[in-house]
Amino acid sequence: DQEKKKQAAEQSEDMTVCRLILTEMDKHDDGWPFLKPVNFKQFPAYKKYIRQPMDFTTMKNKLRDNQYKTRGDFAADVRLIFNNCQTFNEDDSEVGRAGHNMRKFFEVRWKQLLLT
Ligand SMILES: Cc1ncccc1N[C@@H](C)c1cnc2ccsc2c1
Repeated sequence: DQEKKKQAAEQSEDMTVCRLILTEMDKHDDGWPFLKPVNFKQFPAYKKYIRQPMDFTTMKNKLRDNQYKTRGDFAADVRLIFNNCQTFNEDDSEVGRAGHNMRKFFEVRWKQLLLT
């Protein structure tokens, strides 16, 4: 019915915003540590300490497979990436700093896009 159609339209508009911000983070100079899943052979301790790994490619696939029902679900995975980064990396390290920069970029952009 009319209400269902309206909700469906809003939902797909939300996902457009999510796709846009993910593309921007993918291209960001400081996004390099988060592009692909962390390689457990390269970082053996990672699997032990980080219960729920997440990265931009995994998120792109989840978006493609319609696995995010709300923009809140999408934001939760982005924040998971940067929380994992803070758990595993020193603030005063290249990856640690990139994580802080990317989290800031996301939160500012997220507010801008949701206010328009
Ligand atoms: C986000 C993150 N957290 C913890 C460990 C790794 C990573 N990222 C990988 C890509 C990474 C991060 N830094 C380096 C430095 C040489 S290879 C490589 C790979």
